[in-house]
Amino acid sequence: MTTTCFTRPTFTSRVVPVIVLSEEAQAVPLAHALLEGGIDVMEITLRSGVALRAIEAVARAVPKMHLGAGTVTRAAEVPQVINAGAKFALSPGCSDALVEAVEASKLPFIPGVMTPSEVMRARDIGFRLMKLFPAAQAGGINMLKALGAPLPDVRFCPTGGVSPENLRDILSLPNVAMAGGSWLTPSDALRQGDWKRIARLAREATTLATAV
Ligand SMILES: O=C(O)C(=O)C[C@H](O)[C@H](O)COP(=O)(O)O
Repeated sequence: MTTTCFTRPTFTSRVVPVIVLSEEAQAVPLAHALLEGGIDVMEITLRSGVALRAIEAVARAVPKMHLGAGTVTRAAEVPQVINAGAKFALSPGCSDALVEAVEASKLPFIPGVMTPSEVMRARDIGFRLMKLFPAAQAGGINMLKALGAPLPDVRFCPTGGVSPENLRDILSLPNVAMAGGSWLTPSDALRQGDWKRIARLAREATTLATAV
């Protein structure tokens, strides 16, 4: 078992907003809006140039937020997100170099998987919580059920195609720990600074998730 095995996240939300920010200034008000809606976790993806500065800003100003760095695909990004203040990292996939980097730094890590062989490889390394990505394209709920039969000791954070329409059904599956998605942080709401809308989306998702 490696130190990177992330089995029991410390956050309470079972919904993980996957966030692409275009401006660093969006980060802190967004964190407050999500908390207002009952969501205490953020996946700030490295898909924009402001991501590291946004992680730094939230780490400094909103210590209550469980801050994850998303779209971590290269080993060199691991020390960068740690220095910025991320408490864990997620990836759409899993490479030897990334595993080495997270093990060396002891950063809790949720690797991305899409096939049974990838799940088995990640489990051999010691991971028990994995991101099923892209979840809808992998087969969605049917894929999660199918993986659960032969690999019942692995839990997933499906991401890609999760929405308020399928959230309850997904979170009801015994092998789903939480689910990620971008619907909570629409780019127009971020651009307009419409934090009320984001808090409302977060509240709706929290209500759905806690009713499971
Ligand atoms: O960048 C990553 O690491 C990802 O997780 C990719 C996307 O952000 C998700 O695929 C979101 O998918 P949607 O919720 O369907 O928009």
